[in-house]
Amino acid sequence: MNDVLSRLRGALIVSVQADEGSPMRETGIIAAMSRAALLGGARGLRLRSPEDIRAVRALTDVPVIGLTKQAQPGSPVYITATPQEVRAVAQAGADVVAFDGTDLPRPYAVAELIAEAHACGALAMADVSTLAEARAAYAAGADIVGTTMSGYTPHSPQQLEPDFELMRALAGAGRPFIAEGRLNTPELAAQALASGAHAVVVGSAITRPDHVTRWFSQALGTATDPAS
Ligand SMILES: CC(=O)N[C@H](C=O)[C@@H](O)[C@H](O)[C@H](O)COP(=O)(O)O
Repeated sequence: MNDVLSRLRGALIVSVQADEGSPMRETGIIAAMSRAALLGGARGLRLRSPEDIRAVRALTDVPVIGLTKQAQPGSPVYITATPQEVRAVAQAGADVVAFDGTDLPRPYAVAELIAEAHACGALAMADVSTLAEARAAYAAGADIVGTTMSGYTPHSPQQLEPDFELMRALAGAGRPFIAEGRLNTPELAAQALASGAHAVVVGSAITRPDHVTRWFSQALGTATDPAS
């Protein structure tokens, strides 16, 4: 197994991203949250945008999974959808380039994105939503797949919980995978590892305070409309 993937075996990877419009969407804040995640025991980071990757790369040697999020004309795919974006992410210092590996209509084939990542000396991680997509990504040369997109394609289960069924199916089929998506408690993260995940990515529960606050305010019945 590749050295980067060996280092990630059993690891907590923290996804440090902020969405458009979030007050946290600033590279200095992303860098500070990344340092806090490392202090807490993260052994990998998942980062969005070449700028954020470059800033955090200068702070740490832990494996970095990088991606872009960019709307594509005529396609619902938005995670690192073009070879140009793959190259920009790899050149910024990501060890692994994550990209949309689903069956959704897309501007470039999965195999083209994988080839570009490899040409740049990076590993290729396909973010999938089904076992069939994972099989196709591996056949196209992906180094690892993530369960990232389950719940975000129309053909995958729409649920608030993590997709443990997909994790069990991947493990049963002998397909290594990184568990990602709605692993919002330490218990769920541990359950993902016990389900056979190579590593576990946690994002919102650690690095999106606006989301976490909303979970609480909704539970208390005090949530307000963010527009008001
Ligand atoms: C579907 C999609 O675009 N997921 C993105 C992928 O990078 C991120 O917005 C998520 O935060 C990440 O996958 C981690 O998941 P969670 O935040 O649920 O722990």
